[in-house]
Amino acid sequence: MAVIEVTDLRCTYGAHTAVDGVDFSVERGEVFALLGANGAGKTTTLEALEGHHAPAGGRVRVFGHDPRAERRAVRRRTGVMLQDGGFAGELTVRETAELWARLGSRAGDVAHDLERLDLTARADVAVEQLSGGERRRLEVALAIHGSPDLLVLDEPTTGLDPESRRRTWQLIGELVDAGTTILLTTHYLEEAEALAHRVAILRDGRIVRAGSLGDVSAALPARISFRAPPHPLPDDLAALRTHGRLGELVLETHHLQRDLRRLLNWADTHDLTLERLHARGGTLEDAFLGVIA
Ligand SMILES: Nc1ncnc2c1ncn2[C@@H]1O[C@H](COP(=O)(O)OP(=O)(O)OP(=O)(O)O)[C@@H](O)[C@H]1O
Repeated sequence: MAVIEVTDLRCTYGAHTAVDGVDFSVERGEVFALLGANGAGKTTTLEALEGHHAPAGGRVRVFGHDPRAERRAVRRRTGVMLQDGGFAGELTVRETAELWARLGSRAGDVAHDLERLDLTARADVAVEQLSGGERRRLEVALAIHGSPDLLVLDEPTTGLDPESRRRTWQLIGELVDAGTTILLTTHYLEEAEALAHRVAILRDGRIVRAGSLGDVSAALPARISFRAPPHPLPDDLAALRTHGRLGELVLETHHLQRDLRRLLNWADTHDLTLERLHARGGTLEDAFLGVIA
């Protein structure tokens, strides 16, 4: 049985349809990333899974339960981190974590949670004095309390510096190794690439592309980029040109090996060194920009 099953989910705010017929499932031990531009419907989908939002239609099951009708059964096994955690600013980090732990039903070690998010040194600081990144880490620390079977993370690393982001990724990796299932949203495509087994890209409340990282970028062209050389390219290569940065040429091709060989042969004939030469297959970012634009 899948940990999460979402079938034809529809969510509305008054006359506005925020989620418009979404289907996906997440298996045990999987990391599944919901991607999409601002307002695509990611947070609303998570809220429906949490039981915070009553769907206008469709079916949501978490561990086989309806998250609204059987909220306790779902919450017991689910660690949640929602945007703007709604902390009381005057409580300290430790007090907040202890309060949260008492409100939940999972036993766990608050000090260990803070340690894992590198917040031990900030334990006695009032939450209102935390930086944006520290606050975000506190939200993650609360979500992982008591080792939930499912973690729902809404933009877990937004506002984190690169080092903290890497550490959070490492922590997520450790949790997955320990068998945790993770549903996350992110605006960082490299985060989805680093963590997710599967992704779904939402646009205007609908899934426009979904699958493994390989699946979503499989049909996309590869790119070859290099600093603009002093000689014009031959016609067959010039025909592959697409937009690049100033002073850079970018070629798009579905025949990477063939066209790269052509380019290198041409450079050899002109005794040219192609500076900043890069060749790569289609990426998640290409897929994302392709469906979002
Ligand atoms: N409480 C609300 N009342 C009215 N409309 C809302 C409410 N919350 C969200 N919406 C609208 O629903 C749509 C989906 O919003 P949602 O927050 O789910 O998007 P998102 O993909 O999470 O965006 P972001 O990346 O900006 O967090 C948007 O058009 C948003 O304006």
